[in-house]
Amino acid sequence: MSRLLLSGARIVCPYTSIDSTGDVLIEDGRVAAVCIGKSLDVDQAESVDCKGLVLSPAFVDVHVHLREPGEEHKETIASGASAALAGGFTTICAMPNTNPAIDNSRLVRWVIDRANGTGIRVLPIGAITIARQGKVPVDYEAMVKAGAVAFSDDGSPVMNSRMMRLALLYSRTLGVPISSHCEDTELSAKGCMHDGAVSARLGLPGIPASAEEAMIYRDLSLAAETGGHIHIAHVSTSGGVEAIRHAKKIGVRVTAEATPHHFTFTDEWVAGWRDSSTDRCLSISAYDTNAKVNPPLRSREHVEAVIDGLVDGTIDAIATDHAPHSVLEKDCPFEEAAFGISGLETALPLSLELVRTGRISMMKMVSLLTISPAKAFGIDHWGIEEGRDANLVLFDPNLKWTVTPSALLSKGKNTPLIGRQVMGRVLMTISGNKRYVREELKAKWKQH
Ligand SMILES: NC(=O)N[C@@H](CC(=O)O)C(=O)O
Ligand SMILES: [Zn+2]
Ligand SMILES: [Zn+2]
Repeated sequence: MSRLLLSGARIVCPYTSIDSTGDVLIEDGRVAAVCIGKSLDVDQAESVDCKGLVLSPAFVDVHVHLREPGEEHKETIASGASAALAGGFTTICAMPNTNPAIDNSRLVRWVIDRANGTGIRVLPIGAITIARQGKVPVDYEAMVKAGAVAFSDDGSPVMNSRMMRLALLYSRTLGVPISSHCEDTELSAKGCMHDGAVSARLGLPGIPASAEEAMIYRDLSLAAETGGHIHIAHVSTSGGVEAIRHAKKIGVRVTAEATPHHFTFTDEWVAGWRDSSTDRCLSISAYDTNAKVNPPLRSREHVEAVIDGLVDGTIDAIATDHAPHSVLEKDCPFEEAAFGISGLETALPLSLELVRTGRISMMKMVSLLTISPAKAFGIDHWGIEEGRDANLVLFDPNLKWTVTPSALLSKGKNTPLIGRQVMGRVLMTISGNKRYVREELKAKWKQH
């Protein structure tokens, strides 16, 4: 029998409402005992001294781009799963904007099969329309039966409102959310960053906040009318947050997510290296294509509104929108670069910043990464409870590390954090019998 004793960790579990120091014993991939306030005495166990570390349920990410099938040079299901484990996630929802797009039940099953053996749960999101072209609806029912947990044409909006309305009618019948990439492409046009003072200064074409806000209003209206469940992906605007807040108040079935990059970085990051405490530019030698993302990084006022949305529950979840690209798509002029930030492995340090600045509690942060996204998508998920499968993450909230290409397991090294120091690191993720252990933790490991 394999026995692992995690002793003296701060256990933060929103499922059991526990936030106390204690010991957790794991036997053969299951939680055998949770002991709060006093220590467990067990023999023949490996043990880890977890003083100063936080132990929580492993994270859930409802918005991840794994590039398989079709763009395996950017990420595969296996490499994305490794990055997920390194970031503390054991459940991730895979977006369907692959090549081919996941637009039928056979492909849904293919993704599930491919993820077998990665040790984590990869839950496929199906496309809303065939080939994500916005014209022909998919067979929603067959895809849900095959295992699709939601539908989205993410990467592109569903510009045809009638098509979105139909998808929401199916959402109501089938009980799955429609995750919407809200962008009016007539408004975003050829824009490549947030439309505002910084885009004017840099001379880059802008994407106005209204491109997102107008689509959020439309989707909320369609959800209100149909009774379908709309999930607003990557909310980045103050108007969007306000609209969702109001819609929740009047009973619309809406959930929403925000990404770590949208609640952390402003559009100033496009200009190059910033001093994060002062927002001052350290180098303006070139625009940073790693800060190019859709929706774009917005101005301070929008960033603050997104944080307010997380604080008051308007935004249900933190989701990474992990969008790995290779250097081929990023080492080029800003206007030609692909949109996307690699996010699975830096979500924790950026989320912890909200705790450090006093905006949210540690419990709230863990909820935003676990119980809340799981609830929003109807995913079966659980906490640190005796008898349940071990599904845990152990992290050091104070460990500083530098984000370098080799520090990331994802094939996507495209993050504006490259070369920068962040605080907070996952030391171990456990998913049943699968264990990811970072080198730094091995010094605290004892064999009895
Ligand atoms: N977020 C991005 O900038 N890019 C995503 C698509 C998307 O989420 O819209 C991608 O697939 O690369
Ligand atoms: Zn999107
Ligand atoms: Zn996305």
